[in-house]
Amino acid sequence: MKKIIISGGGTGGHIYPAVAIANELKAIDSTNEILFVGAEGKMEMEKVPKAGYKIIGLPIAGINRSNMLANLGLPIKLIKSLWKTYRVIKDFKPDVAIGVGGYASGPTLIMANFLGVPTLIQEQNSFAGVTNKFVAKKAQKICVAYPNMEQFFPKEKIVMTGNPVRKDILETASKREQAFKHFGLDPERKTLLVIGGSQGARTINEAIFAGLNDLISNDLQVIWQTGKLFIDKAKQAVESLQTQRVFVSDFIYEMDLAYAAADLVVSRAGALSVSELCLAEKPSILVPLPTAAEDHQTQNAMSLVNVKAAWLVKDAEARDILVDDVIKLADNKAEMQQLSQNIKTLAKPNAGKEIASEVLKIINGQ
Ligand SMILES: CC(=O)N[C@H]1[C@@H](OP(=O)(O)OP(=O)(O)OC[C@H]2O[C@@H](n3ccc(=O)[nH]c3=O)[C@H](O)[C@@H]2O)O[C@H](CO)[C@@H](O)[C@@H]1O
Repeated sequence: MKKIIISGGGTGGHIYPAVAIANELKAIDSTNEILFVGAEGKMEMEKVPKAGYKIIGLPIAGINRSNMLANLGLPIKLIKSLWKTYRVIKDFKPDVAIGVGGYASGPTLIMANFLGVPTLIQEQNSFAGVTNKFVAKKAQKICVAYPNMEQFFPKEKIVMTGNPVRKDILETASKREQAFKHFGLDPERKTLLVIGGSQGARTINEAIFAGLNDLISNDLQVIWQTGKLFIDKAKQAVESLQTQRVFVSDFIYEMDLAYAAADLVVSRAGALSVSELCLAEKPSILVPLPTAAEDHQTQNAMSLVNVKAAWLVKDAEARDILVDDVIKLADNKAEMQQLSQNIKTLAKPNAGKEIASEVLKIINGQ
């Protein structure tokens, strides 16, 4: 039995790789004990317990770049968080601490280093996050998903594993029937899945909102994930069309079923969404979030587009052309097959297992 802390979060793109690593460590030995450390009030405090793990919240927050005065309380929050992680590590006595990026992994990994607990970092993106860069110097291993990460991290610590994806998403092909039942949709009709990352995407939502009628009149049905801010408007649109052909939800917990039902996908280009689309082998139109740090979502998307494994629609053009492109792609069977074939070559189904094995090597002093 080993004891492992996994820390970080803030968005689904940090939380779900963390859950995938936890699941792998449990699959290797069900007596392994996993404790998550997140940030109070953040998404992980709700999603991690739903995935079956215990989580402790730190009173930490990020730097507010638009209102510097709001940062006055930060040093106190950091000190309180460090003190809390000190207590957590002393009580739980982990063999290793894993950081997946996001506010909470900073104090947790700093304290782990201070108390002599070895650490591993998992970086999801082609551009390293601030927290991960900071805690990388003392980490034993850094598991990455993109090439050329030596520009951010010490070369000798980097292991190229890909992003760990939850097990249920690794196998979707056999779940089609169950998926259509779950979403109340017609298994005979072409299905578009619209996902805006873990928080929903405004531009994608507005484009779908304006084009919903066109999609339906072109014989498509839609699974539409909106995020919390757009759900009421989306529900009203669906009601006013009086259609049974749209399933709408602010968040989808059963992403395996959503991928299983989908013939094609519209998505942001967050790192985990991209990794999952590769595994699910879905023809996709990506709309990268242009304000992501260093425009990393465009880089994520281009790694697919460059090998003809996905289409890209720029955020600024999405309101005008996204729905037309969806209809065009849905009508082009040969292109859908080609995209599906190309995207699957980029999948990394063993990432979770490889990261879990790196974790165990660290614990065993290898
Ligand atoms: C706005 C922002 O900062 N986005 C970043 C965030 O994206 P974001 O949190 O949107 O993350 P990703 O697109 O990488 O992953 C989303 C994750 O949430 C899951 N999911 C999503 C919607 C849903 O209804 N249900 C569900 O379970 C997906 O299956 C996936 O596992 O983290 C990513 C990984 O660090 C980055 O690449 C993104 O740039």
